Amino acid sequence: MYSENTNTNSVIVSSWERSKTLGVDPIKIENELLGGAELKDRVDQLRDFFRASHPILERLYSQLKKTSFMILVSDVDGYILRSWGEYPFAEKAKKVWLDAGANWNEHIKGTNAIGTALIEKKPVSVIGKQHFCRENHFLTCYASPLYSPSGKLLGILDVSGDARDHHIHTLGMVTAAAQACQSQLLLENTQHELTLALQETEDIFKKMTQPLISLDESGIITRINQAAADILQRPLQCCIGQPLSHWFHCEDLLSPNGPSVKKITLHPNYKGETKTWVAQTVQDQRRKNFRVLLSPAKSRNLMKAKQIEHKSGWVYDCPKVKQVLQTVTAVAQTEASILIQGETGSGKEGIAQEIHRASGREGPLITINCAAIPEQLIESELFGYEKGAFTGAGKEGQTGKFEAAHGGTLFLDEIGELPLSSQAVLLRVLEEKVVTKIGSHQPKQVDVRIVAATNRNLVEEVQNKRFRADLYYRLCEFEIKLPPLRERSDLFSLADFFLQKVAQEIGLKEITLDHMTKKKIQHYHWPGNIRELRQVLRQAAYKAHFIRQSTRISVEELWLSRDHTPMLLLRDQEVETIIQAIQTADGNLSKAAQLLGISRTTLYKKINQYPQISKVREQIKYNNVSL
Ligand SMILES: Nc1ncnc2c1ncn2[C@@H]1O[C@H](COP(=O)(O)OP(=O)(O)OP(=O)(O)O)[C@@H](O)[C@H]1O
Repeated sequence: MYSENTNTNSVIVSSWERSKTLGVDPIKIENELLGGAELKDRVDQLRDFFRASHPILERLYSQLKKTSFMILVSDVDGYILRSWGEYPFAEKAKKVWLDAGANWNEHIKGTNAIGTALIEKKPVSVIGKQHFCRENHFLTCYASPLYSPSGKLLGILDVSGDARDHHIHTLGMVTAAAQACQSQLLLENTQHELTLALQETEDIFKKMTQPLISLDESGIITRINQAAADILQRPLQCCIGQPLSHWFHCEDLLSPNGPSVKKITLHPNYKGETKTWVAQTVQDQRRKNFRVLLSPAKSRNLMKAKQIEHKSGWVYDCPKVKQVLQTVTAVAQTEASILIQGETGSGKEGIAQEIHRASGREGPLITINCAAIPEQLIESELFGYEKGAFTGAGKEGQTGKFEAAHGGTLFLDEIGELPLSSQAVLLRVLEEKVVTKIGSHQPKQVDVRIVAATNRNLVEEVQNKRFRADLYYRLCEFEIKLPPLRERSDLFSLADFFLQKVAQEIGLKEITLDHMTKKKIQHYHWPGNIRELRQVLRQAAYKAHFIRQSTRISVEELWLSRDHTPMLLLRDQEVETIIQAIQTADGNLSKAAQLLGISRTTLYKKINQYPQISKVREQIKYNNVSL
């Protein structure tokens, strides 16, 4: 805020010098006055300002009404456009042309608050004899510049009164009022722009071919475009005000803590078909309004599967595994030997391939399955042999795995199965990094990166003296723990991926899982991990296609080990069966109870017990009424 001190004498002194230079006569002023039309034009140019500042100027005037002060607004050229004042001071002021239409620029009136503030572009007070012209010495004037929201000087807000009533705080009050006028003008402009922007958004919203729905926090549709209304199969206006849950299971979608991208499923349309859409939600900062973008799930799923398929053809769409891969990429650049621990079928070999790829080593990745090498052959396997080195040796001799992996990576799979005697042989070569073929006397230096994998707990194996501690430490310079499938979040990404592969094999566009099958897959423990998932889905897809001629796998086709199927499926099964019966009976509960072989009362009890069932029933009722 401006303080009185800022209006130093130097402002007045320079103004006086300007006034003299401009040739202003202090005794006889040549006033410049505007005619009615010209004045009206200038007032029109500040129309927005006067409209916005009207309440502020009114308030200011109500404070000054009973005093000997008046309010004036000039434009940027110094013409007074409006004045508010009362008899007797207003009459006195008129005599010196302190009134609408007169020009108070310095070149006309010499030093005065309006003219000087226009030059100085800051608040100015001119008191009594500080005025350059003698006839104005009875005045005390306080002026503050007015700026547009873009920073353009619009004019001056001035408060003038009798010099005897000069008060040190008046300039501060005028400055504050001028700032309030500017803020109000900015606010009005912003509101105007916002309205335009909203209108523009509305037009774009309507014309967008991408289905778009806006929801309030309780899931009620507040806006919808034509593309989305087409999906909901209702006229656009009929969708507004309806809960989106009429069409979609969308509880998760509206959860404020849920992820921003959600897959939502259209309620079954009672012809046995379920339409799936991917919904991308955008929430406002207060998480109260949601905008939902819909796209067909099928194409998006394919896209997603492609995105998550790693270069090597492995699927990783789980934060835990991504973390492992990030670590792998960093460690792969070093020389450290890596031990991958994970349950059987959890994808250890894939990780070994990733390590090799990320290491940038130019040599090959050679795999040894340690469980498959008989104790007696370990040396020939690792070091190779010269021709005729021993009875049974091949005629051509053989290159050992270490030599073959020179410049690359040696992957020792199932290292936990390696017999103790073989462990000693392996340790030696790892320490010396030199191999000598059996039957040869020429040692060869090898440059090999070691990656080992096991599904055993090697620490326990060491404690139980089944694995050499020194070999363990040599192999485990860095340890990677791969999560089992049941702890991964990409179960369905993997399932989609395997199903796509089988579909391609069989020559189908797609193979999908029905609702119950998905539930069963989700609750199963997957002791055989990804390998088991792939096998189970392949078998099920074959059965669905070749026995039932269906592209949708049903729960009967899914053969899982009973020991690992949890009991909680029983409840799901009951819900699913009741829903199916209600759907088949098209919402007629007597018919549904008959189909289920239970009484209507029992069915009602079940409906009250399980909210999922009542929701489906509501949906059927709604559809039957509105179709
Ligand atoms: N991320 C993945 N993406 C796609 N397929 C995978 C993935 N991980 C594993 N698989 C599949 O699962 C099978 C088992 O994986 P892998 O052989 O790497 O497991 P493992 O942990 O080495 O098993 P084991 O301990 O029995 O040697 C592979 O043949 C592969 O087809």
